[in-house]
Amino acid sequence: MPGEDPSSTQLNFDTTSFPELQNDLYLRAARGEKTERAPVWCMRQAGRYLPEFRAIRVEHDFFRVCRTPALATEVTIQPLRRYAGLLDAAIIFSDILVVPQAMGMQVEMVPGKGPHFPEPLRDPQDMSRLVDLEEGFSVDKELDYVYRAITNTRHALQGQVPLLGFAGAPWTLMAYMIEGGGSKTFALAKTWLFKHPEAAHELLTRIADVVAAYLVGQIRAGAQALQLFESWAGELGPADFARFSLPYLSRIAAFVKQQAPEVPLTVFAKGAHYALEQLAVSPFDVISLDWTIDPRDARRRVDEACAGLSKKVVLQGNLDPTLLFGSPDVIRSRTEEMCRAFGPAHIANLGHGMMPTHDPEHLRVFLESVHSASKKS
Ligand SMILES: Cc1c2[nH]c(c1CCC(=O)O)Cc1[nH]c(c(CCC(=O)O)c1C)Cc1[nH]c(c(CCC(=O)O)c1C)Cc1[nH]c(c(C)c1CCC(=O)O)C2
Repeated sequence: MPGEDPSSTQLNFDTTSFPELQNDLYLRAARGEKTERAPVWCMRQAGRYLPEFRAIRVEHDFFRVCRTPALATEVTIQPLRRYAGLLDAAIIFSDILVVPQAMGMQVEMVPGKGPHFPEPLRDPQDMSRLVDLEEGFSVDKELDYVYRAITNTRHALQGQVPLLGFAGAPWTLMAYMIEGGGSKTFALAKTWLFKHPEAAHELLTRIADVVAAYLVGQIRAGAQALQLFESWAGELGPADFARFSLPYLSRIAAFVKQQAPEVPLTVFAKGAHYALEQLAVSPFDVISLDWTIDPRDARRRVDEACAGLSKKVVLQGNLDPTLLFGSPDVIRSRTEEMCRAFGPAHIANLGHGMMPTHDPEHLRVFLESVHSASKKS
């Protein structure tokens, strides 16, 4: 019903039929089709920069919101309501750290500090604390609450825009599980890579298998496209990215593609511009870029890497999120410049997530600029 508050509808976990999609711009672009304008959405578009999100967080713990389908749905839809007609995708409200939780680790979200693991993995023997896929651990059972949030959100969206699912990539999750939180040097996680490489590969494989099953479960629940976040890719150099990240990204993407070839897959390997060519020929459809790479260079490099293949890689990104601290005029001109530099086969986004101190009205300027920039070109 137009104008109706979508979150006020009753919970609905029926995965057999969903409302018809009205805006498929994102899906067409992600599949490499020519579109009338670049679709736009933002990483962390649901988050603390929105007063309506903070109002929910005053009442509910972060992971409580993730685990309660009505709340996850409400928070996912908040930015769509505020920026009516301007966003071309919704991303399910959750976190990459629900996977370590499902594998048996405790994770808390400490206000003002971020994620905290009270008992991180300190040495390879600690892997015995993780639950094992082979010993009856069921990804689908542990993460059913995310699936329910996805299904319910698909209904509540009423087909306005597609719903994206996501997961963290193995190296990024491993880094959190060992460091116990964010880190400046990643010394503990990298110690595993270089002192205990076999254990590191075992852990990465275990995480990859859970993530692959989890992503397929998200598709079954109603996710229409998926993004894998390798947020700490840039902490690895090219050789170690090729050893410890890329094989696991590819393993996950190949598994998901085998199960659901029609669902677009995006990889965001933050800081890994050195690996663009390898990512271009991997099974991903879309490469999400941070702001440290020039869009024209990226386009040329992925096209060269794919020459002779039947593949056309779509690029997503990549405005520096701190540009939203600039004036509306600056946001406008830099966004238009970015859209021109990418050309077609582009999904507009920021180069990383929204920040709690961003002004919501400045995000509106960004979204409107993408709409008008594409009309001009
Ligand atoms: C590394 C990472 C995490 N989580 C995520 C990543 C990968 C993307 C990236 O590189 O930023 C992914 C994520 N986290 C969240 C989403 C929701 C969907 C969306 O993009 O709108 C997504 C896609 C919500 C969230 N996840 C988190 C928040 C804020 C916490 C709160 O509400 O208290 C939100 C809205 C918490 C979180 N979760 C994580 C961190 C580092 C933090 C703390 C950040 C901070 O304090 O600003 C781990």
